[in-house]
Amino acid sequence: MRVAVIGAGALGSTFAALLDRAGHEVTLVARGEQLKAVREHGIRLGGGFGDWRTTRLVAVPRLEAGSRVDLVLFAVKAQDTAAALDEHGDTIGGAPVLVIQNGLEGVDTVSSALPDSSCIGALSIVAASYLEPGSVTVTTPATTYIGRGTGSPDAEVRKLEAELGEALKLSAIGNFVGAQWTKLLVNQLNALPAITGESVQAVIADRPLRRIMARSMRETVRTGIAAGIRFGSLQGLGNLRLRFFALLPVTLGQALPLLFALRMGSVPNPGSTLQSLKRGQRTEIDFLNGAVVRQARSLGRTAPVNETLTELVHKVEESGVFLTPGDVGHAVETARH
Ligand SMILES: NC(=O)C1=CN([C@@H]2O[C@H](COP(=O)(O)OP(=O)(O)OC[C@H]3O[C@@H](n4cnc5c(N)ncnc54)[C@H](OP(=O)(O)O)[C@@H]3O)[C@@H](O)[C@H]2O)C=CC1
Ligand SMILES: CC(C)(CO)C(=O)C(=O)O
Repeated sequence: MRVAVIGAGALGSTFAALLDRAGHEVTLVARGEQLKAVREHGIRLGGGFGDWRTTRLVAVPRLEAGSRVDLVLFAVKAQDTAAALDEHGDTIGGAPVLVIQNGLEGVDTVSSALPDSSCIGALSIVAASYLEPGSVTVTTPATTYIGRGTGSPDAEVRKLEAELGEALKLSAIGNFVGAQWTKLLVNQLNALPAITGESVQAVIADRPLRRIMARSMRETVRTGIAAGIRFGSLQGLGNLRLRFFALLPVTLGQALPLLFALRMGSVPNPGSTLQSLKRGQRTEIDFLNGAVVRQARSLGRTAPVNETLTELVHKVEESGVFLTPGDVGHAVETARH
């Protein structure tokens, strides 16, 4: 297949390298130091999906208009979606787009901007780190779930799974909209590493931080329930289990972050939000914990833990200084929302 990848960061570069390894014709849209490094040496993929240096992949600053590709992988962070669509939307030329993005809005935003393209969503459990140009490391090799809407996977989703499922470890799912909420819950893993500068595993090993994470997860599920969401199933975690989790006291609810840490394995995962900070960039937090806050408000409710975590990530974005677990605990306990 001829595949273009827009967004040459952690996941975009990982998928681009995996497609190159599987013999596909890949064009990577990159910029800055990443464009330079990939043009000189290709992408060096390391970690859980094995080692590979791309051989045929081509890096460009922009697709040529009319460069007819079979598929576009769109893998920018949510806060960069509008700008990336402005810059590259006209080069996509109606090709199908796989939108690889966390948060609740990615597929809808891209579909609205590209009415001639058929858009499918992707929720990835892969953890990938991109901390230096030209190189990406997979700290957790896992499945990426694809789908759209609230029904069963349609023929096009199934076809994509058949064509690229092996190379990218894709799995077609039903109730994608509900699964975006389940992923929003999983992404409660991101804020505390971004605030403290520690890996996801280190945060979960710290009991007070783990309890805060369990609270923000429970708040996310309770907000989803209030919004009438039927949570979609990811890695065996679906509607019934999450509704049960929402009823648990934090002492028992802590089992959920512990389960995530166990599945993530022992290679430290900074999470995608901390990686943005380490590269001196703004984060996606308004589309993760911030989305929970907005959803709660629209229902006349509050989500105070998510609100505090969102504020703390913004504080670190502005100051460049990570907080201690004690500071975080104090901020959560004294917040007035
Ligand atoms: N990393 C991970 O392990 C996981 C990430 N995700 C999700 O996947 C999505 C992508 O995340 P991730 O790969 O980590 O993000 P990264 O920040 O690593 O990569 C995004 C890339 O998009 C590029 N980009 C941004 N704007 C533009 C633009 N206008 N034109 C061209 N390129 C642009 C960035 O370039 P530049 O660096 O120059 O700004 C960067 O290379 C996010 O929604 C994230 O939450 C989901 C699961 C796991
Ligand atoms: C799956 C997980 C938590 C991997 O780190 C992720 O989605 C992210 O970092 O954004």
